[in-house]
Amino acid sequence: MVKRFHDHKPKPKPPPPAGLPARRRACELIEAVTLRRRPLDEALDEPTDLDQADRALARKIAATALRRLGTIEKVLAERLAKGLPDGLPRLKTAMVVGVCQILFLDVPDYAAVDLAVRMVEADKKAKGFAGLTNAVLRGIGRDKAEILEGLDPLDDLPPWMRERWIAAYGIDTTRAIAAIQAVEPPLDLTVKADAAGWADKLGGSVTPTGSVRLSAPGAITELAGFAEGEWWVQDAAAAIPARLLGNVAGLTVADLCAAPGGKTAQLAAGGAKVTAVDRSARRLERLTANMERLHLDVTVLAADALELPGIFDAILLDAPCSATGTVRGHPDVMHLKSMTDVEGLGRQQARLLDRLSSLLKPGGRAVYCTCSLEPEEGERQIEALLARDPLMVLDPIRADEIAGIADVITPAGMVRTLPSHWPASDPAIAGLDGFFAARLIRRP
Ligand SMILES: C[S@@+](CC[C@H](N)C(=O)[O-])C[C@H]1O[C@@H](n2cnc3c(N)ncnc32)[C@H](O)[C@@H]1O
Repeated sequence: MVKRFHDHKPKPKPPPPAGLPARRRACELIEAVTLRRRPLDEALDEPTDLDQADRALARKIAATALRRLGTIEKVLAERLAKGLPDGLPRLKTAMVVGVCQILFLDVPDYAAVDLAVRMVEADKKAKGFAGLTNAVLRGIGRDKAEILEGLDPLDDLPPWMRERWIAAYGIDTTRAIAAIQAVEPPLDLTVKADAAGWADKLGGSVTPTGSVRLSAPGAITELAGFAEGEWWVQDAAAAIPARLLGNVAGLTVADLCAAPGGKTAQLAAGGAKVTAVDRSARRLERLTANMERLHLDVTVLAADALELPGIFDAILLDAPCSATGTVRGHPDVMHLKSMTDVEGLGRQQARLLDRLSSLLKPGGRAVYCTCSLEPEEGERQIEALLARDPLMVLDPIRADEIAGIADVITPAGMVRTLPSHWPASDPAIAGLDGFFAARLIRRP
């Protein structure tokens, strides 16, 4: 029989099994953070062919896996007596994604196992381990209840972080912090006015410090009030420092490390004449767009704060830091930062703090803050500044300035919020970021 031309046409490739593209993307996101040391948000911004639902699922799996990676690796290590061979990154990530879904997400075990095995089979070098992947993941599914019962959230923390936090806050508090970080945080908004009204409209609640808190809010840009510029996203803890400058109406205020502008917006909404300074022009583009949406008028300056001229009534210094207080919303921080970062950033913080006395008018106030849980980026920085700069004195913060929440005030009068400070029976609305803030006055 003569074969007709179309008989030779290659058959169209069958579509991948449902759910596989999202798992593959989750693996890529995890590898971007753990192998290429890229921030998760940056990797999430890359274009993909995935539809909205698959993108959301990939993000959820990757964020949960990064949040629980220490625990997942421990569970795997207990079942892989010989460990995994080197040089097969996808084998490990596929197993991590499988365990993450079996233990922490609402995915049927058979689907989690099947999709992980398919990802291993698709990797030329790893495919010989498909049987092992199947056996290990099925075993974890079988023993799930027992495994979940024996988990300790401390295992999620990288060893350097765990040791430092235990030294600073004790083991019980560190375990409580880790437990809060194990859960996706709620979304907090800072509103221009009428927090109770916006909480009502958006189906949320008002935190003791006046932020509006939403759980599972969906697409932020679709929420009422976003387009009108009535509010902006800002963790409840991050909203505390700008308020510590008190009534800023009519004052000239320099926001020295301003982008993307959460605190700039608070100061401008409070009537200050704000100069928003940041050395990153790219991040300032976001600040400018944010201020436009919020209809707030500020002077934007791309400059190194270390070289800024001028004298201001007040200063906000939200210094670059290790961001270890933001692990709840940014679990990649646990895998990207190290003790070396804390030390290097500490030197930058000290240099920026040294600028305060020359930029402030006599009697002027400054607030220094960081979203770090490391005392070296908080309390120790202020103690060292007070010891070396005779022009700067501490202006202790009182509990009544932050809704009477006395447990966030240190004996010296500085603010130290811990993610575990706002427990709630529903973990989806509990906690806040770890922040440090101190208020200083330049001697008259
Ligand atoms: C913690 S973020 C600021 C967050 C911002 N205050 C907010 O509330 O949205 C720190 C910022 O400091 C900026 N930065 C770091 N060193 C700086 C310097 N020497 N001068 C000016 N900006 C600096 C970084 O580019 C980064 O945008």
